[in-house]
Amino acid sequence: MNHLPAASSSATDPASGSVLAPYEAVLLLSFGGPERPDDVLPFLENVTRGRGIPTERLAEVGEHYFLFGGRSPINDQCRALLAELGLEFRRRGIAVPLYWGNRNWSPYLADTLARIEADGHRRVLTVTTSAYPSYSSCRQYRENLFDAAEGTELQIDKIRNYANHPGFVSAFVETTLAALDTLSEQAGLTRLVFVTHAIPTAMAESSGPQPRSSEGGYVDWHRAVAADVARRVSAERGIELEHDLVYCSRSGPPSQPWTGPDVNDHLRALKDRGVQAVVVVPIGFVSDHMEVIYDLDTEAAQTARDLGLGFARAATAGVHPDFVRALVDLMQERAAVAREEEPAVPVIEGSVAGRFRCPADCCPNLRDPQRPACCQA
Ligand SMILES: CC1=C(CCC(=O)O)c2cc3nc(cc4[nH]c(cc5[nH]c(cc1n2)c(C)c5CCC(=O)O)c(CCC(=O)O)c4C)C(CCC(=O)O)=C3C
Ligand SMILES: [Fe+2]
Repeated sequence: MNHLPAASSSATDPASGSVLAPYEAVLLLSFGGPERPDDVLPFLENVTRGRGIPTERLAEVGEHYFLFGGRSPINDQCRALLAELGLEFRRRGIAVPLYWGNRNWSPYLADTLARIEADGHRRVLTVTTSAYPSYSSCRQYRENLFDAAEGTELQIDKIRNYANHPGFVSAFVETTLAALDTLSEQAGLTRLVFVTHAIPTAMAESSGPQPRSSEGGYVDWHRAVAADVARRVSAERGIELEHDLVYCSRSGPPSQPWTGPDVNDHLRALKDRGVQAVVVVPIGFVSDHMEVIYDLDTEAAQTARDLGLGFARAATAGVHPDFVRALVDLMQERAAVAREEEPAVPVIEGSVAGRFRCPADCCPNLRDPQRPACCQA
C-alpha cells in the first residue's frame, strides 16, 4: 500500500496532480483481434455481423491475418499500453485501477464491465484506442459501451477524441523525422504521405460535431493533424516537404463510394510526377494494427518497390512517451470537467477540441439512427 499523501493538483495543469476523482476505474476500450488461427474466422464474423461486407473481402482479410500466423498485433499493443499507463499513473500518484475490454474479441467489453462492477466501482472513465470522430471510430464504440453497460449500475464517461491533442501529434512528428532520416533520396524529392482507414463517404461527411467542412469531421481532423506534422517536420529539417492525405483498407461493395485515393494508386501517381521517395505516416492508427503491418508494410511497401520509389514507414504513436503522457493528461482533464472545473483543453493549431459528450446528431448511425449510445449530450 502507498500511504503517501496525495500531491496537490491544479485544474489548469493536469500533469501536476494525482487526481482522477470522481472516477474509480479506467477502461481501455479497444477493437480486439485474433490471437491464433482458429480465432480468425469467428473474429471476422463478430466484426462484420450485419455490416454487408462481401464474402470475398472477408476471405481476403482472413488471409492477411493468416499471413501473420493468425495473430493480430493489436492485443499485445493494448497490453503494452496498459503497462505504460500504469507506470505513468504511479509517477503521478494515481491509484485508480486500469481495466481492458474489447469490442470484437476477448477480453470482451461486457465481461470487463461486469468485473469493474463486481470490484465495487461505479464511475468509469473510458479511453478508446481510436482517436478520431466518425461512426466507426467513435459512435460504434459508444453503442457497444451502452449495450454492455445495460443492467449494470455503471456510470460511464470517455475522454474527448484526441487525435488533435499536441501529445498525439508530437509523437508522429518524432517518428516521421526518424523515418525520413532512413531515406537516402534527396529530401526535396521526398513526400510525406499520411494514411488513414478509408470509410464510406456518407459516414465521413456526417462525422464529427459542427462546425465541419463538406468532407466531414473525420477528414477535417486528419487534414489538420497531417498539416501540423508536415509543418513541424519541414521546420525541423529546414525544407518545405509536400504532403497528402490518402487511405487504406477499403472494404464494402465497389458500388459504394468510400474516401480516397487509395495509398497504392497514390504512390503510382506520385512516381509519375517525379517524386523519388515517400515517408508513409499512419496517423489514422494509434498503434501498428493489421492495417499497418499488412496494408502499409506489406502491400504499399511492395507497390513502392515495384515502382522503384524509396519507402519508409513512420512508427505509430504506440507507447511513445508523449502519447502515454497525453492520454493521462486527457484523463485528468476529463476528471476535472466531471468535477465542474474548467481545465485547459490543449489542441494543435487550426483544430477544434473534441466534445466531452458527443452531440446526439454527431457521427450518426446511418443504418439504425435510433440506436442508443453512451457518453452523449
Ligand atoms: C475508421 C476505422 C478504424 C480506425 C479507428 C479504430 O481503430 O477503431 C478501424 C479500425 C480497425 N478495423 C479493424 C479490423 C477490421 N475492420 C473491418 C471493417 C471496417 N472497418 C471500418 C472502419 C475502421 N476500422 C469500416 C467502415 C469497415 C467496414 C465494415 C463496417 O462498416 O463496420 C473489418 C472487416 C473486414 C474488412 O472489411 O476489412 C476488419 C477485420 C481493426 C483490427 C485490426 C487488427 O487486428 O490489428 C481495427 C483497429
Ligand atoms: Fe476496421
